[in-house]
Amino acid sequence: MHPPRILLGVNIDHIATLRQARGTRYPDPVQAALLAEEAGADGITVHLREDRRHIQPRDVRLLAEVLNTRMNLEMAVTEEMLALAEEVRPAHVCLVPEKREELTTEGGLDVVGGFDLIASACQRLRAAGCDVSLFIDPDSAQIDAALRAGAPTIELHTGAYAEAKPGSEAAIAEYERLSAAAIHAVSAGLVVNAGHGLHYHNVEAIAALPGVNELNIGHAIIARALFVGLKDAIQEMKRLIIAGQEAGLMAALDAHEHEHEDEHTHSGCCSH
Ligand SMILES: CC(=O)[C@@H](O)[C@H](O)COP(=O)(O)O
Ligand SMILES: NCC(=O)COP(=O)(O)O
Repeated sequence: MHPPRILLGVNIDHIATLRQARGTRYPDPVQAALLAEEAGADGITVHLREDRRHIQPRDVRLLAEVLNTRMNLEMAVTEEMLALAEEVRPAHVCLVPEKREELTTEGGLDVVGGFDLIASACQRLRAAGCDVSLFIDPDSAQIDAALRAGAPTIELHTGAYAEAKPGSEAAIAEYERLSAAAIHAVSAGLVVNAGHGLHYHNVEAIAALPGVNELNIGHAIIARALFVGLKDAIQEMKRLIIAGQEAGLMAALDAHEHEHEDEHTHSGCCSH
């Protein structure tokens, strides 16, 4: 049976970045979200940062009213953010680490170190009806802690892979970490999403990882949309994701067949 196709969550933070740069009312991320849905986005991701550098609480509240798909609200584990999520009740909340001075999210959430706080946040968010995901590095201790904390979903931070020079030892090692983490998490019963720094040249490999449910992509899509429009930028990304998923499935099938051939050879089942 063919597994469900990988979903695409479009992150619209960077539409809001442009708006905030001038303090204007345009471009409106809410308008972008509706266009993204029309283009085939399976969900809309927004990161409400504590410093409000792009998305504003008004955007989150309006999106909750108008989205036809579902909102994935990325936020830090703070009382202020938890109270907002409890008020708005987005379909998904992804807990992320946050530093004021960072250019973008650096590293995953330390679920092991902040276990009590994170477990209690998961409990509150689930009581509010949100699916909770934890944005973590591809690390088995963090995955096991996410499971114990009561998060049904994780999002693997692909930033280190995206930043490594393509084909380099670092990129290969990081890809292997992501692959092992995806296998570990899926076999533990977690839903596995991935994202950060994904673009048109690296997304196929990430979509080929075993068992991925959804990819969240923002910066590359919004940047490409400047030249080709949001609809084409999203549809191009979706085509690459499908191609990557198909390639991953073919590779898994090949590996499975080889395993069987080896078993038959070693058991001597086919020798006469
Ligand atoms: C958590 C994550 O990976 C994204 O939300 C990313 O942080 C995009 O937003 P920024 O550009 O604010 O980092
Ligand atoms: N969680 C990752 C995300 O939402 C998008 O990150 P990016 O594509 O803007 O780097």
